[in-house]
Order: sequence, then structure tokens, then C-alpha cells
Amino acid sequence: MKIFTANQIYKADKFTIEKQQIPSDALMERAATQLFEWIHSRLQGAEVTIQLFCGIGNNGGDGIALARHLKEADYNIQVHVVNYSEKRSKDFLLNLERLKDRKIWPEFLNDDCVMPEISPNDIIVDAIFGIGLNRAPSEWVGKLIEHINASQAFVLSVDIPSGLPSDRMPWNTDHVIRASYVLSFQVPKLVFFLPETGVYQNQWELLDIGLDAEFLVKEEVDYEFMTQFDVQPIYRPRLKFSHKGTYGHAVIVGGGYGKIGAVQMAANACLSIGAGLATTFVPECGYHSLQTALPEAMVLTDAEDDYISEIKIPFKPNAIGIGMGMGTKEETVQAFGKFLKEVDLPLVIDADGLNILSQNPKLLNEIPKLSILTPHPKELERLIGEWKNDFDKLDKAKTFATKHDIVLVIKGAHTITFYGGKGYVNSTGNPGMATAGSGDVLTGMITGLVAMGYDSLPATVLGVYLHGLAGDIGASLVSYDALKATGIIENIGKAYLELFKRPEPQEGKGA
Ligand SMILES: NC(=O)C1=CN([C@@H]2O[C@H](COP(=O)(O)OP(=O)(O)OC[C@H]3O[C@@H](n4cnc5c(N)ncnc54)[C@H](OP(=O)(O)O)[C@@H]3O)[C@@H](O)[C@H]2O)[C@@H](O)CC1
Ligand SMILES: Nc1ncnc2c1ncn2[C@@H]1O[C@H](COP(=O)(O)OP(=O)(O)O)[C@@H](O)[C@H]1O
Ligand SMILES: [K+]
Repeated sequence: MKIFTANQIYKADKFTIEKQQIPSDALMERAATQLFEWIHSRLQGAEVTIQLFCGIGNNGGDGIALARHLKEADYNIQVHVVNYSEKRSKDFLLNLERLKDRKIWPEFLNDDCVMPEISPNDIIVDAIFGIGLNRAPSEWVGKLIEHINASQAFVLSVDIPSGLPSDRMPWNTDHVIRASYVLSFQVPKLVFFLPETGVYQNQWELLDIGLDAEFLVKEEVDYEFMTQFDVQPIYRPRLKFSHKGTYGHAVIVGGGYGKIGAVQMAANACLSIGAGLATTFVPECGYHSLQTALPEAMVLTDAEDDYISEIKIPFKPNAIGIGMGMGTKEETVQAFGKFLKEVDLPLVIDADGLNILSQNPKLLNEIPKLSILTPHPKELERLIGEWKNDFDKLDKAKTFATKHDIVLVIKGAHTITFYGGKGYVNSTGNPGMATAGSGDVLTGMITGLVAMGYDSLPATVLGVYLHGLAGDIGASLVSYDALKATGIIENIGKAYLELFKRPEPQEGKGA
């Protein structure tokens, strides 16, 4: 699913109005109808007070049009116009007139206004600013936003939390609505997925306002949100007359004294995702535990007992995952550098493999093209340097991936995979996955998919998606808190099954 910038949304708007030959307020009316149906299907006429805070642009217009629908269904509403500018939009004014025609008189809030009383039991509709926000809200509007945030009422934001810009950090973090729920139109906004800007909403959902399909299909974007439907086509079914050689031989290189478990989990995940064969390459000390814990895998050992000193693989594997639990001892650094020079297939590099690269930047030029790097935030910082904020981080990551012609995976709540100047935002996963070894599992899964013949980018996007989905299934069985990395591995099979399940019918018409 494409993620549009604000400018692209305006373009989509214009295109739809021209192609469908509809008046400009028709999209606002669709938006308001969808908002109303979402609310009405949940409240079923409940006697709760709904306070609508509406700006004077089209976001405000959506709120005003919604107020009309709510009133017609006999809801108890209070409408406030947040009068932050003289420049009212045409469709806002049109809907204001329609509201007045129905004898509903909004309260106009100006810079000297008394803050309206809000009960914690009220429902707030936040339609102050939408994607048109392009500068800091003035002080009194900021104070009103603080007042709404302090109310403890349920806050439903229209399109985007007011005060949150769609393409940069907020000017003042206190002057952004903390939304309980966001109903966003047609396409998700990138800010929902970044750690610094995603905190302004608890949950979001899309409402279809019928932006023209031709535009949605054709428009090129910088980011995509990878849903079930985007990931499904990547999957390649196993063939009846295939054999284990068809699904590749993966090698997992890593481990050190006390850190053999990382390799074991990666190799286990690699086999669980479907690789035909898996061999581990570990220091001698890992031999017995690996052979015991994971009988499906083969084991090669280094000459050294406790660390890796020379990586020798006596056959040509289809994929290699390297780095987990490997340490950064000088001999290991040398062995890794030599291996990078010798190897002629893309690698999946994780953990200490990444740390060695950060400490020895010259090695960056030795990374085979189309290799996949999977840093968590700290490893990423060591690789690309400090960033000023999430937007700066994305720019730096994209530049780094392009410069080295690699697939770069920024792990997090919404893992983003960069390749070829484009970012793929993952839609699965949960906080239960913030647990030791879950990154090793991901590396094993991606390595397995590469061994099976998937190209680097599809292997990564599919691997990241299934990893998050297996984590979601695991957490649904044992809770977020109790989920362990091995619990993710155990549910890889169910994740495959879930990938092809038809979604449950949604309540209401939205989403
Ligand atoms: N296709 C879709 O998805 C559809 C979207 N729709 C809805 O339209 C919304 C976007 O509406 P919008 O363009 O009118 O902008 P909105 O956010 O209401 O702001 C209003 C104006 O305020 C101004 N301004 C900016 N910052 C300011 C500040 N700090 N303090 C004071 N003023 C400030 C700025 O004007 P400026 O003064 O810069 O000329 C801006 O234009 C969108 O989020 C969705 O809800 C639907 O109606 C239908 C289809
Ligand atoms: N809050 C979260 N929500 C979703 N996924 C998460 C969250 N925290 C961590 N993860 C996922 O768990 C994995 C953690 O990787 P990493 O930090 O490398 O773990 P380790 O080093 O212990 O193996 C990543 O794939 C990341 O996306
Ligand atoms: K809003």
C-alpha cells in the first residue's frame, strides 16, 4: 500500500475531482459520511457528548460536515470552530452554512477564548489541522491542544493528530494532539510509523473516500506500507517434484563462548522458513550443543575453541548469514575481512558483523552487492552516524543503502527496509519481540529465504513480514511479556498459513 506525501494527496484529490467530474466538496462529504458511519456503528446513538473542534481549512470542514451528520442522527454535539486564521477554505464555509441552515451555531474560539470545559466522559473529535499544517500552531491553539490532551477524554483525530506535520518533526511536542484513535483518509501517513512521531496516536485506521484508483496505481512513491496483500505475491509455492536441493543450502556463521544460542536460533529459523539444508560455522565450543539442540543442522567448526579465527566453508552455499554472537576480537575481525574479500554471493550481515564494519569502515567497500544488513537502532547509529531526528535517520539510511548497493533493514516497531532509494514499512510485529535473540531469528529467516532462491529485496521484505507475524501469533498465545525468540520460531509455520488467510470482515464500512 502506497504512502503518499501531503502533496501527492492533494494531487490525488485534484485528479479524482476532475476524472470523476464531482464537485470539490464531494470528497469532503464522502469523508464525513465515512467518519459518521464509523462512529455511529460503535456508539449506536449513545447519549454521550461529542465535542467537535474544527479548524477553518478542509480538515475543519470534515469536522463541520461530520457534525451535521451526527446532529441528524440525534447525537448530543458541541461544535467549536478554532478560528486560527482569516483564510477559511471554500468547502469549510460551504459546510458551515449547511450547519447553520440546520440551526446549529458553533462556538468560535479565538486567541482570548476561555478553554471549553471537557469531561473525561466526552468524546472529542479533533479536526483542527490536517495535512495542511505548515508552521507552528500559534500559542493559544497550542494551549487548546494541551487542554484537550489533559482532559482524559477519548480523542478521535480526523486524518492526522492536529499539530503533527506530515513531513517533519513537530515544532513543539506539547502542541500536538495525543489521539486515542486516528481515522485517516485513504492512505497511511509516514509519521504513523516513526518512533518519534508515531507516539501521538494509539491506533489508526483508514477510511476509503474513493480517491481515483488510476492515480493510486500509477503514482510513484518513496515509501510503501507492506500489508498482507502486498506481501502475498512475493511468496513462491513449493513444487511437487522438488527436493531439498531445490531450496538451497544456507550457512550461518557466528557464535563465541557463551553465545552459541544465537547461531542455533538463526539456523533453526532458517530451516523453519523452508531452507533445504542448513550448516552452522561456529567455534569448536559450540559443536556439541548445536548437534544436540538442532539435529536438522550440520556443524562446521573453527580451529579455535572460543572464537572464530578463519571462516572456511568447503562447499558453495546458496546463502550465508553472518555475525550473530560472533564478537569483535582482533582475530575474528581479520577473519571477517578476509572472508568479505573472498566471498562472491550476497550476505546477510547482522550484529557483530555490523559492529566490525562500523569499526573498520574500509571493509564497507568489500560488502558484496545486494547484501542485506539488519541493524537495530544502536548498530545503525554506529554504521551511519548520529541523526538529528527520525527524518534525518531515514535520509541517511537511504543514502547509505544506495551508496553501497545493499538492502538496509532498520529494525524497530515498524521495521523499514531500504533498497534502490525506496523504503518498505513493515506492518507486523509487537513489543513482545523486544526480547533477546529475536534479531537472530530474523537473520536466520532472511538467510533461509535467500537460500531458497528469493532475491535480496523480496527475501527481506517477506522475512521481516513473516517474522513480525510469527511474533504476533506467538504473543497472542502467551502474551507480549512472555514471548521469547524461540516462540517466534515456533510460529513461523502458522505465519505462513496466516499469510493466505482471508481477513475477517470488518465492522462498519471503513478500513
Ligand atoms: N484527499 C484527501 O485525503 C482529502 C482530505 N480532506 C481533508 O483536508 C485536509 C487538508 O485540508 P487543508 O489543505 O485545507 O489543510 P488543513 O490541515 O485543514 O489546514 C488549513 C490551512 O491552515 C493553514 N495553516 C497551516 N498551518 C497553520 C498554522 N500553524 N496556523 C494557522 N494556519 C495554518 C494553511 O493555509 P495557509 O495559511 O498556509 O495558506 C492550511 O491550508 C486533510 O487533512 C483532510 O482532513 C477531505 O476534506 C477530503 C479529501
Ligand atoms: N516494539 C517492537 N515492536 C515490534 N517489533 C519489535 C519491537 N522491538 C523489537 N522488535 C523486533 O525484534 C527484533 C529485535 O532485533 P535485535 O534488537 O537485533 O534483537 P537481538 O539482538 O536480541 O537478536 C527486530 O526484528 C525488531 O524489529
Ligand atoms: K486532525
